[in-house]
Amino acid sequence: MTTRQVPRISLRDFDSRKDQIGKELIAAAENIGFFILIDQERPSQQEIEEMFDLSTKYFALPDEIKAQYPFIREKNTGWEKDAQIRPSTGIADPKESLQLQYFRRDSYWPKDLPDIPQFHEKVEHFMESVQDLSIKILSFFAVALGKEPSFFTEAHDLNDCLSTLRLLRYHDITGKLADKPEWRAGAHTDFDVLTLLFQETDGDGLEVCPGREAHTSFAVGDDWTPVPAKTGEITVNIGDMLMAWSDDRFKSLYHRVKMPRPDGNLKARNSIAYFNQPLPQVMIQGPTRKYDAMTASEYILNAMRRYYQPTGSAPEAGERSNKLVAAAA
Ligand SMILES: O=C(O)CCC(=O)C(=O)O
Ligand SMILES: [Fe+2]
Repeated sequence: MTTRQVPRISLRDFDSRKDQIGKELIAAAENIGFFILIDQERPSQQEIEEMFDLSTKYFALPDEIKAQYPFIREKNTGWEKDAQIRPSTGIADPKESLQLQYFRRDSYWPKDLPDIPQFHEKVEHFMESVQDLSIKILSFFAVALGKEPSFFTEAHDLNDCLSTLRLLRYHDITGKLADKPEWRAGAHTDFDVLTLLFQETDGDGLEVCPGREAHTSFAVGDDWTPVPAKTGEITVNIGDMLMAWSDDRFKSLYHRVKMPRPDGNLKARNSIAYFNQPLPQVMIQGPTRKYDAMTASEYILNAMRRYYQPTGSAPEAGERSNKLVAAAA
């Protein structure tokens, strides 16, 4: 059993400390694949707290309202409840989540939500903040891979890219300990380029473990390191696509969320993830061509088919459907 530290990287005085910050980010990506960012300007502590507040209000709505925009597997968008079956566990994570892409904000974001009139405005603003920070980090990785600093910026144009904001809520398990599954989120790697995860103080449970060739095969290690939850800090991890894009130089790690112990915090756990995903047509291939080139859309579709049950037929024009799809029921 080895002890691994998840590095904490301060972004204070970003412009004057750029070189140092870049070195720390690249070392963390190469050696660990996970790191915690602190002292970022945006998204600010207040923006993050507001997003958690908005997320709590959203999940408190009746399921019938949330089900007006059901999860569509082929598009990785919409609301699901108890529908994400992890290959590592074979059962659905006990949670609900809403996935939103910026370019679908007029076609497939929940509208006119009771008690949350500013849903669209706040989510848009938050996505813009997280996108800016993501691009800052990715520009260091681009240079390390021998590309222009703007390489990933162009590949992740917010208006057209597949980046996804995911609001997550793991069920309250008070009084339900007897039949609870072992994990709130089963072990998995993220199939995106880079994930920025927001956790809330008292919402511990996230753990990471090394994976091998995570973007090509499923592997589970046995040495898990907790990543403590603190509102305002940002847990960042390399996704499978960036591992492939860097010919395995940057590591995509397995991670999972543990069920609390009986004497732990049994209340619902909220988290928010921003998955950076390129424009659909962008080709993923590393400098040494270790793996066959694949478009981002092919890469994501393959991953969606591994991680989710089919959700039935394609949605109607405008991507709107009132039907509750089987997997989201
Ligand atoms: O909720 C968390 O802390 C982790 C979520 C996660 O790993 C995911 O949705 O990919
Ligand atoms: Fe994840």
